[in-house]
Amino acid sequence: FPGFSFGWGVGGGGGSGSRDGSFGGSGDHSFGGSQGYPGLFPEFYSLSCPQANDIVMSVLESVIAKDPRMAASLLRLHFHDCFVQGCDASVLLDDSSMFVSEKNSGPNSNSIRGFEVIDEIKSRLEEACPETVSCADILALAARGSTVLSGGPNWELPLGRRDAMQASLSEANNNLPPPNSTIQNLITLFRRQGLDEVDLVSLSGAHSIGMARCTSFKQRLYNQDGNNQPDSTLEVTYYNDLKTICPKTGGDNNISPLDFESPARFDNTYFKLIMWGKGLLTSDQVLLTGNVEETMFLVKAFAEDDALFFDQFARSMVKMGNINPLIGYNGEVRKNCRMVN
Ligand code: HEM
Ligand SMILES: [Ca+2]
Repeated sequence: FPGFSFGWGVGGGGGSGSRDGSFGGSGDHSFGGSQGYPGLFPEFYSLSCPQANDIVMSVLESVIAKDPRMAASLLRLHFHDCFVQGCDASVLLDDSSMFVSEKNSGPNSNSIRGFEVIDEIKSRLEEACPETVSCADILALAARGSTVLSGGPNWELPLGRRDAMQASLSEANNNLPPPNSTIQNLITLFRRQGLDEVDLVSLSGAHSIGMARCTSFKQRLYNQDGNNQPDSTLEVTYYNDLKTICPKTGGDNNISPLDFESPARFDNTYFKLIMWGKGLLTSDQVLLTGNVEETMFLVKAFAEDDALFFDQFARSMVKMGNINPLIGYNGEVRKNCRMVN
């Protein structure tokens, strides 16, 4: 694979870097952290709350056994947190007199789920280790645990994020990619977060699990380019199936799997489906059809090699999890993830 190194995934994430200058900026240097992330490190709770991950996993196990889709919803929650103000649990805040919640933004409204599960994890952690484990770290732990419990990769997870004192509705509306994005649009939105094309394609592989509403892909079925025609890159039998789930009028909240072959199993089928013209969202299919050689190449590589996908997904998740964290004395550890202390 000339010109490609899948090792690039580690290091350098974080957009504008850490908000606490005391650790000396961003980049690939190792300051007391591991994997080149200043400030965050996997052992962060090993003295103050060694059982933190076990508590998260025990809640996830029972919740996901009852509702397998919840794994997908929790994975997405971490993404929607990190792309808005960084991984600071801003997405969990309810409306207050000080700010408007991110929950009613376009990408989140009627769509994002899992808040009750985070509440349950938080209350168990408050019993075991009061005022110790941040909501932002709970989101990162829940995203990793959900991936593992769905059959995906495991990874060493840097911890020590603190929680924001405010939310940003406007960033939620502007930074989270819409489902009908062009490839250029996706690349731009990921770059804004310090993520590259390799991260874009591997992280899109999260769509190996979970569901999307009809409203998120309807345009492809009936009027992709303003000429009342379907998206020509959509495979025809799949197109016909989708029309039964998503009629021309109504049914906007009907849901369809992002990976209909294995909607609850984290695997590389998502990429194989894209190869067959069966990506559900425009943003999925354009990774192959968007005429960007790098992303095209990566879709093929991940479709052919699940181990390569797993390895890169883990690296890119660590990188995404490092976007602009609050560390040191910045932010706080919330007692209730829905409100500032
Ligand atoms: C590349 C740009 C992306 C776009 C345009 C996008 C868009 C979407 C949309 C529109 C949905 C369905 C929402 C609905 O209809 O209710 C969705 C679901 C989902 N997304 Fe993404 N997404 C992107 C990247 C990511 C990333 C980076 C992750 C995580 C690492 C992720 C994880 C998920 C998951 C797991 C679901 C299913 C959630 C559930 O079933 O509750 N997505 N995404
Ligand atoms: Ca956030």
